[in-house]
Amino acid sequence: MNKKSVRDVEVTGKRVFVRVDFNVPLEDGKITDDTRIRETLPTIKYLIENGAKVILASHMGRPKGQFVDSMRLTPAAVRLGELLGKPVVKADEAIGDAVKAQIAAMKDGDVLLLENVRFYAGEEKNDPELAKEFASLADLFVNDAFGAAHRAHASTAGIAQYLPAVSGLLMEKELNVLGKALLNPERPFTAIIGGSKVKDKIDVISKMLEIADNVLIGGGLAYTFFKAQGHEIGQSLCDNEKLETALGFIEKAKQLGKNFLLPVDIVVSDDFSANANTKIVDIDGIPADWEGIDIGPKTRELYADVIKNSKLVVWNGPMGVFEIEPFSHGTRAVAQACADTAAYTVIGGGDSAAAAEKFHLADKMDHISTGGGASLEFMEGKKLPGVEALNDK
Ligand SMILES: Nc1ncnc2c1ncn2[C@@H]1O[C@H](COP(=O)(O)OP(=O)(O)O)[C@@H](O)[C@H]1O
Ligand SMILES: O=C(OP(=O)(O)O)[C@H](O)COP(=O)(O)O
Repeated sequence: MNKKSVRDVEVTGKRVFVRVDFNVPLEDGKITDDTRIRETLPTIKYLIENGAKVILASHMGRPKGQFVDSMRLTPAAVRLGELLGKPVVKADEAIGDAVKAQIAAMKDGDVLLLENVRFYAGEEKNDPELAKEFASLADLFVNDAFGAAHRAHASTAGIAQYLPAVSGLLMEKELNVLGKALLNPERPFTAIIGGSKVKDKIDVISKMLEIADNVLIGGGLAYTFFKAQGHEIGQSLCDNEKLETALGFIEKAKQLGKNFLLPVDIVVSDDFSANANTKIVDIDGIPADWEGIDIGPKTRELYADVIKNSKLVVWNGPMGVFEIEPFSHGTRAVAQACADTAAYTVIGGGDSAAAAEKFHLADKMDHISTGGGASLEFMEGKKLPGVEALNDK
């Protein structure tokens, strides 16, 4: 990475504004997955051990510029305190005199978590005034929020105009792992792309056709390809505006000599619920009033085989509606194959990471990204504003 990291600058005695992504899932005010908090511990501990005053900032949810009690960062502060084994003071705001007074009272090694930065309308607008307010709290900006690096917001990008700006250790790890995988991949390199919407995955499919050897398609996006090929897809998900694009990908794969695989059999169901009737059909056997909901057993085997014979696997998006148990077998099989293969496995955040967790296979993967949208944009080859804003080495 050509950006400076927190290790490249002096931090002792400094007030350090650290942008993290503590946008963790909550149920009834309880954190159900604290991965994003745990993954920032190396940066926070590094700063504590080196005598910095650690001022953490994050967003939570999409409060749209309003103070929303259910999106306060209090549960994250409590959890971080438990993980660090030391008190984490939680501010009620992210800017203003009260926050300044709390910072003035900090000793070296203390940790303060500011309130949700999206409670301020200027955050998502990347308002320079808000960015200046954030900058006025600190001497140094550290961006460790890889999950929000694709957002050009006041606390992820704008603030870097007004302070020395470096990456945190999680940001550095994510960029190094994903960058190395994509720029100099070990081969055979297999990309697995699932999820629901073709439109959201066009750029990544296109990019993967260029750089991967095998591209495996699953999930709801497969049906747009089937329809484009003239198959009956019943009630399955389809993006009718992307039929030409889908055919174009099949053609592009042929021209580039890439192994582009679509499911050969699928699980169809007559209802979107756990009690639905299901059956397994070949792709030309979808009944008009049923919908495709998961990849079938032959496809699971075929995909597992390709994964087994790869050296690098990058996976983004579930193979079926894995949230509902009877439709989770395809996603489970791919997760299991990723766990078993000797290949280096990278999970591109979001739902695929949730699936790996759900099947208790997360610790068998080589890298699970903390960013869903961010890792997708990175894999598409887009520049991430939260990274671009940092100081070059
Ligand atoms: N065959 C399918 N039909 C409908 N939804 C599906 C199907 N396969 C997967 N999904 C859904 O796709 C969602 C995940 O999509 P995701 O990877 O987050 O990205 P996107 O929706 O942008 O493609 C999951 O909630 C899953 O239930
Ligand atoms: O959870 C996040 O996105 P992700 O689910 O795509 O990883 C990030 O915290 C970014 O949040 P946002 O999509 O509201 O900007």
